[in-house]
Amino acid sequence: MRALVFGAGSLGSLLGGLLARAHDVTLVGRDPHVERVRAEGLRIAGEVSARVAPAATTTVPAERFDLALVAVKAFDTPAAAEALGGADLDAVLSVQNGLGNEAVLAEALDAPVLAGTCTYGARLTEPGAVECTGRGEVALGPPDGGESPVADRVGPAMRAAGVETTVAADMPRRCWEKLAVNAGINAVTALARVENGALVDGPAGEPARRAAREAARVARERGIDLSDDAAVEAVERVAAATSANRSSMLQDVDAGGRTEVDAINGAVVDRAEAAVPANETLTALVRGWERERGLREDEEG
Ligand SMILES: NC(=O)C1=CN([C@@H]2O[C@H](COP(=O)(O)OP(=O)(O)OC[C@H]3O[C@@H](n4cnc5c(N)ncnc54)[C@H](OP(=O)(O)O)[C@@H]3O)[C@@H](O)[C@H]2O)C=CC1
Ligand SMILES: CC(C)(CO)C(=O)C(=O)O
Repeated sequence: MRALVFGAGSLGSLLGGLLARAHDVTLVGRDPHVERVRAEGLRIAGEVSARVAPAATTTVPAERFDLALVAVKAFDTPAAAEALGGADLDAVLSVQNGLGNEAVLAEALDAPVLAGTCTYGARLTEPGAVECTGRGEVALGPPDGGESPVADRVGPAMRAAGVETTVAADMPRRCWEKLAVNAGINAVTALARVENGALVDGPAGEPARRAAREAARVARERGIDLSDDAAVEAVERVAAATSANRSSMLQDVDAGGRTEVDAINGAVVDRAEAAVPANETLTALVRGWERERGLREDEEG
């Protein structure tokens, strides 16, 4: 397989690096990471160790690829879609968090777009080096559910490179369950400045559970079978399993950077048929912080 990874940051470098063990991979990212990968290759450490030598570039080559794996933050998806228009792609897979990424990609690109959820953990430690902070899995399939020959081709190719991969016919439910987890954990931990484990039995746990229940209700309004109990259980399970983690949104806030709140809590608000007060409040607070920091122009904050 010829794979292009758009967004060679933490997750893109990990998945791209793992894929490079079996496939012809090109990473698209930023310097100095790209320069270092070109000069010295990519080191993977942590729960998986490998040394690989994928191609690396800062712009999308006008070439044919069997797969473009998209791993930019959700607010960069429109730019990714535009840049990927310069390549000839057989398939596109988003492994991003949040809702709406596949629709943005599908609108701009001719190739079939697959939805993905990813429970691997990754952290770029220095240019040319990525740490696997948690071995997980990628689940992928058509965004509206069901089966597709494209998913049946991409899944085994990823498994051949040792990436734990499930080809799933129920991606809408999986994406909404992941959304409920992120809606519950990310903004609450970012605003309270606590590690994920503080949600298990601390006072910040209740707003997290409320946000997850609201996400489950909105999922059901859209015909997706996700109960309140399943969403809350998923938040508690993930918060306990990642108790020492600083969520990605807390890390964004720590780094003074824009968050994915629009694609997470904001996506619940946008799709709700009735009030979702926990998600409305979390969205407004995080957007308020982003606006104060000059991180959003403010379309809708
Ligand atoms: N990290 C993780 O463990 C996990 C992450 N995810 C999800 O995966 C997605 C990516 O997360 P993560 O890897 O942590 O994010 P990162 O910010 O580490 O990686 C994204 C990378 O893409 C680069 N990028 C953005 N736009 C362009 C462009 N036009 N050209 C070249 N490079 C570009 C960014 O550079 P710059 O910052 O300079 O713009 C950055 O290096 C998110 O949706 C996240 O929620 C899901 C599961 C686990
Ligand atoms: C699962 C969780 C909450 C782990 O921290 C995550 O996906 C994130 O931080 O974005």
